Amino acid sequence: MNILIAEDTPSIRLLLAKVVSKAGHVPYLAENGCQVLEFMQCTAIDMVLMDINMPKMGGLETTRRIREEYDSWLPIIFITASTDDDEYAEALTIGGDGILVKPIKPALVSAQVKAMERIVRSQQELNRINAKLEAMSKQDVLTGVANRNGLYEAVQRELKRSKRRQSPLCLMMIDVDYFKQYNDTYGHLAGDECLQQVAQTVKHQLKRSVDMIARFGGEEFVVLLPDTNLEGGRKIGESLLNAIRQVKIPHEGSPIAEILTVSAGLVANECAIQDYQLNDLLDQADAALYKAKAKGRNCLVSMADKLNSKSPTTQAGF
Ligand SMILES: Nc1nc2c(ncn2[C@@H]2O[C@H](COP(=O)(O)OP(=O)(O)OP(=O)(O)O)[C@@H](O)[C@H]2O)c(=O)[nH]1
Repeated sequence: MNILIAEDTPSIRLLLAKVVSKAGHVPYLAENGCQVLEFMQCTAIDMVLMDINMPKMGGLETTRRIREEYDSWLPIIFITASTDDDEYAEALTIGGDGILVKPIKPALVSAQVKAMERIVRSQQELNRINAKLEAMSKQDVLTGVANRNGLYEAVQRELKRSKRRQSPLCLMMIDVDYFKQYNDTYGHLAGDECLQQVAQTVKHQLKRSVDMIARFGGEEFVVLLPDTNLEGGRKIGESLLNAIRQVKIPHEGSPIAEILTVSAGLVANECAIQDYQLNDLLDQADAALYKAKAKGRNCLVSMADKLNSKSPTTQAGF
């Protein structure tokens, strides 16, 4: 662990650094609270051993600021020469997690650090599990690409960025053609594999790290293309449809081709960076997809963004 030692008396500072090093941790040294706050901005600190009385900024004020500025828990152990119970109580109330009383007893410091390390480790494990759960909550189990949650989060983020930078984004809805017949012909498990192949094919075609594919539900996928206008989106969309055709997944049950094909509906917010919302994009992409299906499938239809007003869905047309 990285342990920050804040103590204005050089001999005590060095003694604490020795104890921390001997326990297998890395000591960082500060002489007052201002230095502690500076350190915290540029170094990942796992624990703080801090004198209550220091020049410039004492331990209590420093702790108050740390608790105010940082969301995640950081163990702070106070060091004090005081024998006043009220001071101990105040230090713990303000946000301290332990108190060591001077004169420093190395064995006690070492034991206190060890005890706190157990909590730090379990906290780190909890954070790791939480991050994993969070990632899982945004991932589609079958295909491994983002799910609807992940998509919504990304679209909201990219819509804000689009507005800030005045740069358009595209959203494309892709739907497998005659997928019911695919399942009926080859079985549901083969259908699942087919969806995995479609998702991975699209994923590998997307070049920029900000581009994303999500499974919207069933046999429907959504592709998000930030910093892309309608013309660019159309090119990418056509290349995706082509890439899926190139995989040549047999589809005997399809009335339009011997291989698996998809249809796509494309929308961009290029003229309407103002108030375009997630649902406006989804509704318009869905309407464009519906047109593509009606046109005979295995094609892409884009909806030109004619939005100049606040009700995009009703104003737009093909
Ligand atoms: N194997 C498999 N099938 C799914 C999954 N989710 C949805 N489906 C099937 O996908 C089929 C979609 O059928 P429809 O909505 O009629 O669409 P379609 O047959 O593709 O016809 P068009 O979209 O009009 O070309 C249904 O039979 C669903 O059961 C899935 O996770 N795995």
